[in-house]
Amino acid sequence: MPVSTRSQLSNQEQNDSNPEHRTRSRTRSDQEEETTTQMNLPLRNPHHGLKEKMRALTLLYEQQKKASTAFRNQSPKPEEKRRLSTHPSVELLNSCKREAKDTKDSKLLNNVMRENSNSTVPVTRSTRSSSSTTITRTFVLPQPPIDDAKENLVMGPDRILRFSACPKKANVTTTVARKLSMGSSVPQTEPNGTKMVLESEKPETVSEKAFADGNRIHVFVRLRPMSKKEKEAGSRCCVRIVNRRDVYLTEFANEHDYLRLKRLRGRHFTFDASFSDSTTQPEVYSTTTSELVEAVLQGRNGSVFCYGATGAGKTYTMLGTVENPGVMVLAIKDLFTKIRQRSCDGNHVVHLSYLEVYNETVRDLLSPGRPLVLREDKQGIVAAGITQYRAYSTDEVMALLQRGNQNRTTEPTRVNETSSRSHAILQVVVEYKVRDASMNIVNKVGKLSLIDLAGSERALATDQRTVRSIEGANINRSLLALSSCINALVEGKKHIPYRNSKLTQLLKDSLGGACNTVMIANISPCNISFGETQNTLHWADRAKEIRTKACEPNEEKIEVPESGTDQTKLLLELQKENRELRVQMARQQQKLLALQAQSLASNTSPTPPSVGACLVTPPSTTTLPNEKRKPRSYFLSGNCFTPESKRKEAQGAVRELHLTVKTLDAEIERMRKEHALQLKQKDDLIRELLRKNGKKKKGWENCLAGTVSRGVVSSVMLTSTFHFWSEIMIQILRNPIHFFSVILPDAKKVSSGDIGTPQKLYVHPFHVRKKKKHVIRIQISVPIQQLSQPKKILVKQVVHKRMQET
Ligand SMILES: Nc1ncnc2c1ncn2[C@@H]1O[C@H](COP(=O)(O)OP(=O)(O)OP(=O)(O)O)[C@@H](O)[C@H]1O
Repeated sequence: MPVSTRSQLSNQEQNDSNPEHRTRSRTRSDQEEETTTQMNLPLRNPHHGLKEKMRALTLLYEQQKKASTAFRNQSPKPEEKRRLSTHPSVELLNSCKREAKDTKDSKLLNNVMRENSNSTVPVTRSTRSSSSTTITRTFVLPQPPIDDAKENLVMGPDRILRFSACPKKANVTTTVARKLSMGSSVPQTEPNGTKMVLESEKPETVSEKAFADGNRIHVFVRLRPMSKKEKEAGSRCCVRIVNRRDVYLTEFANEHDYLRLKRLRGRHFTFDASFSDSTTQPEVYSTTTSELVEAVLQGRNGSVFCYGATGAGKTYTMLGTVENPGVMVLAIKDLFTKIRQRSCDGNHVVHLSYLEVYNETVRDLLSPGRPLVLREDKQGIVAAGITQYRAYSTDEVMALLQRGNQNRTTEPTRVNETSSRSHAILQVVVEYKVRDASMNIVNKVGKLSLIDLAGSERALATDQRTVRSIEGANINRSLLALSSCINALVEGKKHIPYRNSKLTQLLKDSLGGACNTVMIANISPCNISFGETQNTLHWADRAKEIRTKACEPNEEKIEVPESGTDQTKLLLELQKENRELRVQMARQQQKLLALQAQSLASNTSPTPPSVGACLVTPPSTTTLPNEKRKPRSYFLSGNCFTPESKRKEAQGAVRELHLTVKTLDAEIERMRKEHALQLKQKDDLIRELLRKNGKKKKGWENCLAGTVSRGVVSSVMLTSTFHFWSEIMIQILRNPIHFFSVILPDAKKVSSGDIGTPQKLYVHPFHVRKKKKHVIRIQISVPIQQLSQPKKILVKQVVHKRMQET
């Protein structure tokens, strides 16, 4: 990450700088710690505390009164009633909290809550993520929840107890209920069906109003599990996720730094949602992207991009593996499912393009070729000449995705064996027509961009070798440009430096345009990657503050000629026919492609590696990084998404093709034999004829000896560029008993191969004329005795002998 920042150190750090406090907090248990915290308070009048309590209780009482009045006025639904009766204190305390005007009151309330409520009372202390201020806080909070403590075991008990100063996990229903401002009315529910909304975590941009107000980038964090290698190296976990939205980052002191050995520094961030290392891909998808897909189907634009250090899990999140497909795959599947549910008439048109930015050049991943140029048009920045594939089903998209990924640049680095060396952007455009209230036809276009960024990296973290370091420098440059844009957007600057890199140009719409944007920041739990993780979290935290433009649906009214319904009907019919024809054509093309691919595969690799093997076997570590670019072999490669039936069908077709080829070969062989037989018969016939005219030919046999090929009548084409040649021929013609007839000129049927190289035969500098029309065709009748002689006719010899004769 380009910039490292520690500007927002927590109060904990400040406290830590106090040696007294530090010593206390290191050596005592949690219970003692709380006491210690209390002891830290300045000595006060004992009645003062009572007064404070009294105030808070009065406040509580008032709130309760208000709440009960509200209850009486509105008859709550039975469901709500149950909820409220289960947790009356939750609502009350939360509403108290909301109402508490000043921090003092809030503090008081919290004290009261601590004293009055039992441990099951859900208390959420996390600040709402909508707050544009960065949240930095001291970790002086109650005990960690049980499952969080489990997470902590990885980190080692000694240090983690310090870090247990995190907010209490609210309760089971604290699942983050995130709602993007996409107008979806479907409520988020837990798998068990419980509504996952807590008052304190109510989504802030659900309402339609949000569209008008503009939107902000929604930021999520995903922690990847510790890798085997890291575990073996004795790495420690420095990240902890609490309440599914708070991220606590601990900096462990250097083992050799004896003075600060016991020192712990930490930071706290809050995001729209944070995913722990055990979060599944569908969970990540449904929280981050599913609503974007819904919005795209309403004609809005949506972008999802993964950001993070190299090896932090971006590609895993976006692409995933065959067993655990990532956001891209799940989004496409979801998109087609939703389209199928909505329209059975094929009204929705889905176009797909896939490109990468590698070393500041834009390349088409679906049909690689020359680098593409970026242009700005009314749709925004587009890569001119990029292939837009029309897709009809998930399978087709999967096939295209596989193809694209095979073309994507990946290389093993020291950090990640399958490191993406390029930023990849998959763009799905959904277009469809609907009739509005006044029966006008409206064309709606929604665009979903799914972006897997290359990882930011330190030069040393990857490789020092030239190609890798150039790649790394380019990756870092584009990410630096991205962070400059984020900064400029957050600071509300007029000029946003999008043009600094190809990546930011392509992300222009996602960052500052009318687009629902989601950023997934991927982080590693390993303490060695602390710096990178901190930077990623810093930028993610900053990105939260970017406000995008109001995301209105992209609509365009289609003018239908008003002259009678006939024309309209005709137009619609033609459009429908056109659509159907296109569908048919594309299907045929798809079949053809599949067949070609299959036949190619069967020709090149008779035993393709099984998908399972691909996934299990890690890419060779012995591969030198300087090797040529090679396609990513394990993410979505192979035929993993082609259904078995289709594969069998294609294999059957290939078998049929093989059979046809064999039959044709046999036919050719048969014809060749027939032809040879016919030739032989002709030879016999001519031999017979010649035998009859044997007397006439006597005397000529010798002169042609050793010069004529098989076949009694042989056509010889000569390319002659000499006068000399034609003259000689004329002389031959004059001879009354000639066996040669010369036809002059025949420029079309030139075949110099029949008689050797004429130039060699007739080279004479004085007679060279470069005119092609001097082509002579000679018919030669050959005596039977000479048939077994070599094919080539040495015409010069013939001429010479013939001349001698004359
Ligand atoms: N959530 C996860 N669960 C299981 N494994 C993961 C997870 N995230 C990442 N990994 C594993 O971590 C390794 C690195 O992940 P990945 O290649 O996605 O990193 P990256 O951020 O894309 O790196 P780069 O920027 O270098 O391409 C992979 O082996 C991947 O399988």
